[in-house]
Amino acid sequence: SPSPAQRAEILRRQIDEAGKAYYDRDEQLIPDAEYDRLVRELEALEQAHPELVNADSPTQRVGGKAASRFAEVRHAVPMLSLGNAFSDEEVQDFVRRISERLRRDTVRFSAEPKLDGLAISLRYEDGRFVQGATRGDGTTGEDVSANLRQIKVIPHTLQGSGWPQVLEVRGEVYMARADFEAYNADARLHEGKVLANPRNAAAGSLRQLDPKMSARRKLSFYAYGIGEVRGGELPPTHSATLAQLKEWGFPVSELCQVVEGGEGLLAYYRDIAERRDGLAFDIDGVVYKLDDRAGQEQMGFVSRAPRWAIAHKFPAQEQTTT
Ligand SMILES: NC(=O)n1nc(-c2ccco2)nc1N
Repeated sequence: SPSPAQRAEILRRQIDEAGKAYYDRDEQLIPDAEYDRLVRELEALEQAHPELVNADSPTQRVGGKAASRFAEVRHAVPMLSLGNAFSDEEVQDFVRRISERLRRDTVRFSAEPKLDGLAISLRYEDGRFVQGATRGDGTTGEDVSANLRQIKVIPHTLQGSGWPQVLEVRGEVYMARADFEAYNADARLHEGKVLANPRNAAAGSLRQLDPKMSARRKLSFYAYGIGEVRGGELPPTHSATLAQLKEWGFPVSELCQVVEGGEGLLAYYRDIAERRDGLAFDIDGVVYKLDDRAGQEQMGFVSRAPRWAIAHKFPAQEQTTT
């Protein structure tokens, strides 16, 4: 059997070859889980035999070298947690509180699917992506910019024109079901780690310390809100803001819809509940947001959750074992 040095040399060559094919030619010579396994085997080998480590080992690559942890990012505008409604009555109460306080007979909402992924904040300055962070505790998150740059649907520069000097976009990073199934099928084949659900897969991928490893897991993103905005105006309603984000190049779910009153909300909830199993991604409910921003400001927040938005969750689903 080959000596540790020979084994390390074989591993290095395989990893470098697969890495080059992937980054230079966007060619996947070996599946993700296999690549991860090779890197982990080489790291273990180098740990056991430090004399084997040399500058050009893929585990030593600058940038690619696994950092120890992520830098912290303070959110200038806290990333909200949502209050929950579990019944139609609670939804009606939510609407009633708003129509009474705003003295409006009819209230319009932005109704949206509640993606079950990872909330993140993307910061753009002069139309260029400068930083991305996880939600963390809502006030302080982790800087995962390098990993977010690998997600193809997240724009590095904004399209169109008229964006504010500073624009923070909030949204959900998720792994589509098909990509999740493919990842697990491959993990089983190569004794990789089988993941429990797409949400864990997305979280695990985004928190990969090595951007090269994170890049190998197919993640996606939907924008659903705004954080800090400086040096520019956004439209007066949430729905118009989503439309504007779409023009600037952000993916926005086609399922987002403006509806009126409690009836509109509940009809939307039932419609999405029916379509849920056929969606390309996991959702765990829908989100209702008062559409006009002036009204949102009047309603304010209860502790950390807004009075102007709630999530309406679906009953827990027995998780199919993958
Ligand atoms: N997870 C998700 O899809 N979300 N989350 C919000 C949200 C969270 C706080 C304010 O808005 N909106 C949508 N569509």
